[in-house]
Amino acid sequence: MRGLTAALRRQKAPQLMRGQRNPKAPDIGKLITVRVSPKTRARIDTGPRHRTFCIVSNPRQAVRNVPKIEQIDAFIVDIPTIRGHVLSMTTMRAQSAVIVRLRCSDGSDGIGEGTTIGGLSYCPESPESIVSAIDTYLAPALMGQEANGIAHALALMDRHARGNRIAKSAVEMALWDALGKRLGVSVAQLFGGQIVQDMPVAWTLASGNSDTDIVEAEQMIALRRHNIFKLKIGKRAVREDVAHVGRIKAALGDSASIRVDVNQAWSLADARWGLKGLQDVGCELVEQPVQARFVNAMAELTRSYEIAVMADEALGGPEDALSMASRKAADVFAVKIAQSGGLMRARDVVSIGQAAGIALYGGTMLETAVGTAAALQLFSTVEHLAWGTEFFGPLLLKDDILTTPLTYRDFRVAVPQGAGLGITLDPAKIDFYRRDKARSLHAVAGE
Ligand SMILES: O=C(O)C[C@H]1C=CC(=O)O1
Ligand SMILES: [Mn+2]
Repeated sequence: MRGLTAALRRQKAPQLMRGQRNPKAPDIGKLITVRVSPKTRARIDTGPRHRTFCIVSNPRQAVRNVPKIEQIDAFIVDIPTIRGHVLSMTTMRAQSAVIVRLRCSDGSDGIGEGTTIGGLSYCPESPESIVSAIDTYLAPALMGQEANGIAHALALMDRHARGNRIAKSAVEMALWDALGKRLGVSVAQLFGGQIVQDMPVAWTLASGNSDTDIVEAEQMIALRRHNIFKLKIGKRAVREDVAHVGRIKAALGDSASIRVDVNQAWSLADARWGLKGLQDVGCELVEQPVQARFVNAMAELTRSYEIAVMADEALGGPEDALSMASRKAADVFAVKIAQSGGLMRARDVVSIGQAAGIALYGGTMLETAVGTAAALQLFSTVEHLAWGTEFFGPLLLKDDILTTPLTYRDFRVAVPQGAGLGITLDPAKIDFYRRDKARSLHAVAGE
């Protein structure tokens, strides 16, 4: 039918007319004969060369009202972090986020973000590969496509590029933002409507030093900003890591929930010792203790210890979620939009978790406020996040790129209100941090 519709649209003037017409919509009721191009006939059927149609709406009007994707720009912003963020595989001193700006033929626009951690050390996509995948493959595939057709856009992106989930997620996010703005509704509304106004937000202690982490945690509790802490471990020996977690838990007592993220650093043997030690010192949850592909090891750890086991890197979208759920390889899913391949697929991961009785947690790739706002929109439509969220990405950065920053208060983060993602980029900040504007990170950090 697409070929026929296109042929109809190309038709300049009707060749046959009959009957009365509405003077306000003179095309309606017209009979038109169109020549079906040989190319279209070859593609869709072998029917006659000419077809006659009765116009039921004004085709030129309808064509004008369907917004098309006209432009997609992707660029990197390098924003320094407030302190070194020590993970098992890298130490971050800046976050390199990919921002997408999408423009449609009706003048509407959308913003998206695709962000990873530590260059290529966290996962198979880097900031540079995300920009390259969008510029070279995804954007050209989407040019001229209907901007309302997000499922179709995702299918097209899948057809043109395997994997590259974060790149696809960034573009999909911008399409949701644009659609919400066009309709005057929030992205949460497009996903069924907001159930909660705000949600609990954890903070990651990852200075690399126990005393510094304790001071930082005490400040966060005093400010009423966070009382859930995720400790990054896996770089040191298991025994040292357990002692580090034990010191922090002993210092904070019951005023805080303590969890750890090993970021895949342990072998199964390490993990057995680690989980035993962690639960003995009062740690409540361990995230991705072993490599993502070791699903059997995750299943063994899940069934063998009281401490909750959370899957993070193991969850690259709905297929992984189904496999993890059916193999009982996690107590909790850390659901991330970018890692899932977009909002729709993250929602699928949520549904699979819910269906399997797996608890949920809103995860982050340490995005700027753009990706964080998208997560807030999506997760506000989920009734129960048993382990809360870690949507603190903007707070780890020295600067915010929105005109109005997100609100963190009383240990919670609020869902931004307004159409689309509910946010506005600050153009001066974007200009300042854009890598392709030739301002080097060192110059920024040295100021
Ligand atoms: O969870 C991860 O692996 C990545 C990220 C999320 C919070 C944080 O500190 O690091
Ligand atoms: Mn993690």
